Amino acid sequence: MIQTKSDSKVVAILQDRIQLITQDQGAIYLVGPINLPVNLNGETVKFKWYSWIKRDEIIEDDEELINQLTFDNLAEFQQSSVLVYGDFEGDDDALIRFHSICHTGDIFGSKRCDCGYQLNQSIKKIVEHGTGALFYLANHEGRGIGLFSKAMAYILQEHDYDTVEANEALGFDDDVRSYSDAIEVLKSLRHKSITLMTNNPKKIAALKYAGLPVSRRVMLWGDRSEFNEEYLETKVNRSGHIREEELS
Ligand SMILES: Nc1nc2c(ncn2[C@@H]2O[C@H](COP(=O)(O)OP(=O)(O)OP(=O)(O)O)[C@@H](O)[C@H]2O)c(=O)[nH]1
Repeated sequence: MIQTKSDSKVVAILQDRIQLITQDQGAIYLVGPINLPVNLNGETVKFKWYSWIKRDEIIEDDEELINQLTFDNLAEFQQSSVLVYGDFEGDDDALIRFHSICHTGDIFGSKRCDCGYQLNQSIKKIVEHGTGALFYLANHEGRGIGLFSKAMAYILQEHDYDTVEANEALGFDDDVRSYSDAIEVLKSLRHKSITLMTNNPKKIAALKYAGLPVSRRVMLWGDRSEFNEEYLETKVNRSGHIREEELS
């Protein structure tokens, strides 16, 4: 039994911004929208931001959910979020990016991959398009193997393993990411068609399989250099990514 401690004012403020998305087992708790002004290459752009957690149990009472937070140790785990731009519910077409977290590329600007470039470009393209969302998928590090394992995979890559071989040598599949929670969140925010920004056909397949109306895809290649050339080639040759020139 959880001890009640939130005062009614706190619950009243938060409850309109907490959405319960029930699933077969448990639920996703989506909090937002929250105003988020973002510095996009020197310009301030206003987004709406949401974050979510998933629990095995369904907690319908917002006060109980809030009271549980201090017991959850959430900082020890990863939480995903979504940055939304424009009239996301109403506009006919929305540009969507499902971006897998890359600590080295997104935060440090590592050139061993193209992730940092893709993150920045996708936010820019969403704003240019007028409506869209960037899903930042925080439990996807290293295509789902976690940061520590990715560090080991990087060491193996310094010894002639490619990205796929390195994952497999550590006992993982090449790609162990799941998009299902993000798909549920997207469904709760928008019903109309979407354009997906990706070079990965598996992402498109996952979204279509889940019943999302993906009308189009646009490519997101760039930042090729001597440091990531092999990584990008492996994506095409071993992981099934579509090469830049093959995309319309
Ligand atoms: N295991 C592993 N993961 C990596 C490596 N380099 C980058 N990543 C991770 O790869 C993920 C991005 O996946 P990618 O295969 O680059 O691209 P994608 O998301 O499948 O496809 P796009 O939508 O076209 O970007 C991020 O989670 C990165 O942390 C690596 O050498 N090994």
